Amino acid sequence: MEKTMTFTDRLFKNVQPIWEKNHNHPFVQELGKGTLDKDKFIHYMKQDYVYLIDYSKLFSIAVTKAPNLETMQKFTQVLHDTLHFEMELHRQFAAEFGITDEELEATKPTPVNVAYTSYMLTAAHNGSLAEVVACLLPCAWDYWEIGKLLRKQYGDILASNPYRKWVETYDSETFGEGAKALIQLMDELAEGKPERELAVLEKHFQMTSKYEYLFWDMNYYKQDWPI
Ligand SMILES: Cc1ncc(C[n+]2csc(CCO)c2C)c(N)n1
Repeated sequence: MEKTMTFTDRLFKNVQPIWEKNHNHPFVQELGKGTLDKDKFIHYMKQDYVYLIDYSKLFSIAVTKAPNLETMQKFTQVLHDTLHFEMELHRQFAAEFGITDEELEATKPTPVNVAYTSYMLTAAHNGSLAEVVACLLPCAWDYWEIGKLLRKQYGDILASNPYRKWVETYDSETFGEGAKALIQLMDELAEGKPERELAVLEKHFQMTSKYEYLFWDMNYYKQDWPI
């Protein structure tokens, strides 16, 4: 018998046109090849650092909305991984470029960055736990997809890539496990929900996937406030 489609199968299928655009973005491709302009990467590291501070708050909101201890444990695990593992990568890269932790933390978020985190935080504060997960899932899932894709496309030249650690981090077991746990949780939370509510979850998933595109674009063109 054919396996029935899960909610995340549906999300994955429908988001393909957006994720393909993300994967083909010159920022992502040049990062994988190792040819990305250093200034663009620095812009990204700084913006992503402050993005992650706000993004981590989504996990904290999720803890308060969790229905049981096991779910609280899952969220505190990804919260810990983000603050101490993912952000450590940024701190290490920044140090290589002579940027201090304080400088990283003092970064002013660009319009796209503010819009992206505000969208998620508003939905998370006002919505259900399922809505929180729908917002944060593309970040975790698409980065994992990108890590795997870049390893596949450019794995043979990875040793000479100055951004090698980036690819290795997102392609890692830790991130794969984190993304899989969130995918499974999304399916559990969507179980039995009427189409009206599923459509709201899918809207969040698509919107944050589109913000991922805008985030790559903002960094590639080093967009910022006019003054
Ligand atoms: C703009 C932007 N989007 C996604 C990620 C990736 N990411 C954020 S938190 C996390 C761990 C969640 O399990 C991952 C993989 C990022 N760094 N920056």
